[in-house]
Amino acid sequence: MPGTSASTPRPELARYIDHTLLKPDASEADVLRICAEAVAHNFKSVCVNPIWVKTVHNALKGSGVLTCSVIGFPLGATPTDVKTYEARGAVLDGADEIDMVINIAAARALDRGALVEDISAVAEEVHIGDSILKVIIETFLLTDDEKRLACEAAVEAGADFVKTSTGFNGGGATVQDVSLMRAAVGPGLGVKASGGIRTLADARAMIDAGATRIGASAGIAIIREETDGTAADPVTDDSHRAGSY
Ligand SMILES: O=C[C@H](O)COP(=O)(O)O
Repeated sequence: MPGTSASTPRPELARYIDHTLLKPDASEADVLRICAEAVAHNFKSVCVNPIWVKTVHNALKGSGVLTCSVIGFPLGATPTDVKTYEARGAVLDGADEIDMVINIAAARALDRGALVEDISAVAEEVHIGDSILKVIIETFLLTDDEKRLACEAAVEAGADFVKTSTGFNGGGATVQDVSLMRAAVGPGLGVKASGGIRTLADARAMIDAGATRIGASAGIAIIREETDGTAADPVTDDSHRAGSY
């Protein structure tokens, strides 16, 4: 169950983390390195662009770490049938989880019907097997009313999670947005906070606000801070910088 309940004990922090590498120029060696890191730290998943799904799926076999692919990324501005085709390919390549970007223009126009149509087509495709669908609403570009509408559309369309941000279109996750999204979807869906989460304090604040998953390219720094109290230097450590801000 991707949602949350007050009576459910929290898993260890590593099991919240989707270890993320979405840089367009990532190499196979980079991808294999984050797979090895994810296995070593028992992260929840490795999240990559679709061209790397097969590589990740093979590298993670038998580890208990899931394979996650972004779809319609990072703009969400491709037609629904293209997103559906892309999602089908990723699932066939071994993706357990699909993170799709919504039609952001439809959210801005408060067009609930178009949002539901776009998301439900991808959800149907993803749910043919056991994979799950996360819906990236790109909070930075939306008003609060638009964020709520996008969350409600995700619930209606049968998504499993709502997710704050791509990390590529401006600002990332905020505590306020995670709270708003948790309230909008209720306890039945997961909420993934992503974009700009760099420290242990960032991650804990998101979980306290209702996040059940953390998407971050700084997962190693976050876990290092949890285990030995060593915080990464935000000025000199740019290893996490997958997004464009
Ligand atoms: O989907 C996840 C984000 O792209 C991660 O963003 P980040 O590089 O700011 O952690």
